[in-house]
Amino acid sequence: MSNMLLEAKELHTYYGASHILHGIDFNIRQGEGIALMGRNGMGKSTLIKSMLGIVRPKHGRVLVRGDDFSKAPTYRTAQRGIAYVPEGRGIFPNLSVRENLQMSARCGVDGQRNWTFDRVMETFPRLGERINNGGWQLSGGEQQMLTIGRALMTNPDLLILDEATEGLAPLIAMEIWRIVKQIRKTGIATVIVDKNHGAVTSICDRAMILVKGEVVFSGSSDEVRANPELIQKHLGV
Ligand SMILES: Nc1ncnc2c1ncn2[C@@H]1O[C@H](COP(=O)(O)OP(=O)(O)OP(=O)(O)O)[C@@H](O)[C@H]1O
Repeated sequence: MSNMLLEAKELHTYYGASHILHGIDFNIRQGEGIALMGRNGMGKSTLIKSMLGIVRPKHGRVLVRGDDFSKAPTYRTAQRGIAYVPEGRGIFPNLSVRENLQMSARCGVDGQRNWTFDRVMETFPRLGERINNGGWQLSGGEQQMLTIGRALMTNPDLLILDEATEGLAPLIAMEIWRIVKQIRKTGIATVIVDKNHGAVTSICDRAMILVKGEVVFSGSSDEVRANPELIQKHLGV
């Protein structure tokens, strides 16, 4: 059986008359890590949203575990083991940390329950200290930890992190990377968008660079790291 989790073929996505994605192919298999890279506005979030059914591509196909999901509602991709941590995060501010985590609990696609409340607590000791605080009382970094913790409570096979450390202080960002590395080691496939090229390419085995809604590079993270010109040309500020 193929271990392909998520595939996109020839995706074209528009916002009104603006043509944003120009025929993008993407795929990720069980256990892989992909750094999705590119400057602001190049289409990274739109690609993610197009694959999850949050935005509907005009052309192209999306397959989840080999099944056609091109027209499937977003909640079905979640049921098939794909967890999404959107840019800007998404916790319930009026619920406590505990409630935020508990309400997301569910078993994975094959019934596995690797990620329990206790395991999330072990992974994010800082959340443990805040367990009865309301979501609104958390710092930006703690909110991001809670969002990732909630995603893990769904026992996903694929975790998609958009702007994983955006707006976070360097020390907190380092803590997030430590946790993401730990998650990668457990074999969960991961797609990561972040401006810190060094961090994402060290955590992910593959990298993909978008420029104006087209793939200009797809290869190993090592290739990206060994090629400062590629970084300067497509990712430099
Ligand atoms: N809801 C929307 N309506 C219209 N245009 C949009 C919308 N969302 C994004 N865009 C435009 O689509 C293009 C791609 O945006 P997208 O957010 O996918 O880029 P990105 O690579 O994720 O960058 P960023 O890190 O800035 O989010 C940009 O030109 C952006 O202005």
